Amino acid sequence: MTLLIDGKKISAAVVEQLAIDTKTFIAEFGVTPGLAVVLVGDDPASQVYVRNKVKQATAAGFHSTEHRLPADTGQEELNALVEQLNNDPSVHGILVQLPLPEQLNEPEIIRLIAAEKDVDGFHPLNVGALASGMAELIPCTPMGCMIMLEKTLGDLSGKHAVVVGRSNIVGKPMAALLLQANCTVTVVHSRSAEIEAICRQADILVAAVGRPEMIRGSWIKPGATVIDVGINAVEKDGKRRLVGDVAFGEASEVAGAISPVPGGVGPMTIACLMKNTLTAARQQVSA
Ligand SMILES: NC(=O)C1=CN([C@@H]2O[C@H](COP(=O)(O)OP(=O)(O)OC[C@H]3O[C@@H](n4cnc5c(N)ncnc54)[C@H](OP(=O)(O)O)[C@@H]3O)[C@@H](O)[C@H]2O)C=CC1
Ligand SMILES: Nc1nc(=O)c2c([nH]1)NC[C@@H]1CN(c3ccc(C(=O)N[C@@H](CCC(=O)O)C(=O)O)cc3)C=[N+]21
Ligand SMILES: [Mg+2]
Repeated sequence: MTLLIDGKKISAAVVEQLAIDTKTFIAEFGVTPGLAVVLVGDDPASQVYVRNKVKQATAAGFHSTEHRLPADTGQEELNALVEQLNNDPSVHGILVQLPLPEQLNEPEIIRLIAAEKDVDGFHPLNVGALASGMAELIPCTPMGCMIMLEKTLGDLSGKHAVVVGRSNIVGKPMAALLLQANCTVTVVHSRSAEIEAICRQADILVAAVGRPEMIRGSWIKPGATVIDVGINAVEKDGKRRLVGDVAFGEASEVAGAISPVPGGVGPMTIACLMKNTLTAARQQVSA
């Protein structure tokens, strides 16, 4: 029997607890946690995420604002908005939706966000803290994957975890968290040899590639736990639908447990963004 790792359900429990913690926080400090989401351009997928984020922020009891800028926004203008949010005491968390249009310098923006308001955990100070096990703000998607893994497996010590993908957003911080949880960690990417054979050795397989259904059933060790981070929009029978980086049908015949797309990592990411917003607000009121 294969276990379905239900991200929708697990994330609902996380948000429910968070709403309780937020109430306590507001009662104690008289401050409502504030989240600002910045979206440059009108990428339809990003609009979906931003909508979900604003909805969940409201459910958690936060104050949330959405800042939409046109696709041809210049660096100066975006910098000015980020600085304004950095200086706004009602804003505790800032998320700039990535990727940015190509005229904008992404590293410059990530550095400009105040590290204590960086609820994505992408600022170099937060990346360094994560690498040395001192992180407060942990990237949302990998944090969500860890919650799912711990809920499914309990202690992860000694397990061989294979992460497919090495982006700053998912693959690298995922590997850091798995290592911290005492896994033996292998990271593979587009230049790796023997990816299939390496995947087949995984007790835990995390797919963050951005290639629809790349990971086949035959790549999975029987009984393994599979976390599918991929969000890929594909056309099927003239309809747009979302698929992951794992061929779900085949994989679920081999895996011991597997997360679906949609309804897996996506909702967990948003729940963890809310967790980070409360963490950031806590840090700022006690600073
Ligand atoms: N559910 C959620 O909340 C989130 C989902 N996502 C989704 O996760 C997926 C990955 O996102 P992200 O990490 O940002 O993507 P990136 O494109 O930044 O990184 C993809 C990684 O996969 C590697 N890769 C690409 N092709 C292959 C291949 N054929 N074999 C092995 N490795 C390969 C790349 O290698 P190299 O480094 O060598 O180029 C790179 O490291 C996407 O589908 C994205 O939409 C992302 C963020 C959040
Ligand atoms: N600075 C920044 N931080 C991010 O965390 C970030 C980002 N930029 N850019 C884009 C990616 C992608 N991402 C998702 C969030 C939620 C869902 C999500 O809610 N998915 C639902 C359904 C979505 C749908 O129906 O389209 C699900 O999988 O069930 C998906 C993807 C966050 N990202
Ligand atoms: Mg994130």
